[in-house]
Amino acid sequence: MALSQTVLTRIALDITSGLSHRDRFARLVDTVKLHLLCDAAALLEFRGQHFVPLATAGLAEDVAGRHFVIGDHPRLEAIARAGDLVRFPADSDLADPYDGLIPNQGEQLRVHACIGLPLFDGEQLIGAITLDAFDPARFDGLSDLDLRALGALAAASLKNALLIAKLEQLSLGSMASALPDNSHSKHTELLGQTQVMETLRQEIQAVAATDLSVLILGETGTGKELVARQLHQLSRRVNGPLVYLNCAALPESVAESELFGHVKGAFTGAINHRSGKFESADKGTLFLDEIGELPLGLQAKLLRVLQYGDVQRIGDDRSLKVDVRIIAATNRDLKQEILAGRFRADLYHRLSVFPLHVPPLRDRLDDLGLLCGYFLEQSRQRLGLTQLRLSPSCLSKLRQYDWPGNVRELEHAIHRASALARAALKDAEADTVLITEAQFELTPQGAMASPQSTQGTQEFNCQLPLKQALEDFQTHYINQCLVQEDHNWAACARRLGLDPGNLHRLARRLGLK
Ligand SMILES: Nc1ncnc2c1ncn2[C@@H]1O[C@H](COP(=O)(O)OP(=O)(O)OP(=O)(O)O)[C@@H](O)[C@H]1O
Repeated sequence: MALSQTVLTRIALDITSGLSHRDRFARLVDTVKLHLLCDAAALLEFRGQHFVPLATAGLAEDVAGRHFVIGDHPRLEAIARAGDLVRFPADSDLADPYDGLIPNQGEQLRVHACIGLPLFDGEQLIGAITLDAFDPARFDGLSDLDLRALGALAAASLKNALLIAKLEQLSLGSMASALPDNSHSKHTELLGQTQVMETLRQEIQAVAATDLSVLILGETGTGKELVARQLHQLSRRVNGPLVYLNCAALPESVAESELFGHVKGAFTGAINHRSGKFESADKGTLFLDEIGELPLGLQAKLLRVLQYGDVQRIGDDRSLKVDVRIIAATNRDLKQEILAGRFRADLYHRLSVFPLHVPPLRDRLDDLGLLCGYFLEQSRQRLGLTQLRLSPSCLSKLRQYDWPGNVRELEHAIHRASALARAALKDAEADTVLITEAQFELTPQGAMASPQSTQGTQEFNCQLPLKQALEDFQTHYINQCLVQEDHNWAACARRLGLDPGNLHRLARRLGLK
């Protein structure tokens, strides 16, 4: 089987016409899979030490979200280092990153045909195409020349897409082109290919380059903090600090000093001068998380800083000029809070010059597979496994759930199910794990019994170490309390008899924040 001129022309047309880069890439891999008779094909971008799928054909849905660290995937590492196409021997010992991820694969992907085409921009590796087929002889008739031609076409298209992305960022006046490589790091990347996430990304791009205050709205766990980080990274303040302050975690007595600082002797216990978050954020961004919980008295002081751009440390008559961009976030309905007299209308108007709405996960369920893949790959690394995947029915079960805790809840559900699936294996050495539906315990809202009604009577399936079981209970209990208190952390802390700061620390440790 040689690649006819018609096929190469078809591929060339696919990647030079079409609507978006994503469409073109999807068409490229579809065409390659069809004409080269592959069972799976993928186009990957090389970022730092990761290969990130841009388009796949014939692979499980969650592959789209998996960020493959090359050090963990010997075939990908071989492709990254080769400098030219790699034909893996059909009986190669090197584990295939897609093992278990090609639907209808049957048993392990041992003997099969596999080719990797590294894609270059000059000397620099920018991506790869991978081709897999169950029939070990499937690619024997493909000449190296044809494959290199395919690689060259794909590389030109990928190079073009990366360049356009860079130019778009530059034309928005942002500093994104100067971003360090970790701009794609897992902590800041906002994953999602649904239209609502595309729109959000465009809004982030549009506002990041301005110096406007931004109010990020969305339910708990939707990714508001990630949005704030992206705004900072895409702004001209990227080389300045990004300072985080959780307004709900601040006891009222120390909040003012945290924000504005104090001078020595300003109050009992003020034994030294101390700068506040505003000063620390000078020339950068101050992210005020859970702004809805900020006490009214401090709201007035915050407004003053926003109006005049200067801060006064407690106990100091002098004002200091600061150059700080404010990004605030809340999961509360601030208009309701204004009506209830808990939030100042003037501060709201000042902050909400550019509101960004982060959609709940239930409104973007088409991203579920991709997000699962992303968290599965993290769990796989953490547990030191060669392969970790979901049974075919899992995704449809996860789609039926409404995810009140949004992406954070999904992240925890995947990590927990992964640990359970690993623990359930008889063979302690096994490094291939399949997660089944039973390993997800998704509790519909309101369906969780109160502890009083179950005390001493509930039966447990004691598979987890006590520490993990205790943490799971704490997570569920706090989550329930949050739902009942309408996501008001301060009220939740009161109900649980905890100091708000302690509740926030516990929530962070449990990964609830
Ligand atoms: N689109 C996304 N892509 C990748 N990870 C995400 C995405 N959205 C959220 N996450 C992950 O989910 C978790 C919760 O996100 P984040 O803390 O940004 O939510 P939040 O809306 O600020 O929550 P809260 O209101 O409770 O503070 C984090 O681990 C974050 O990395």
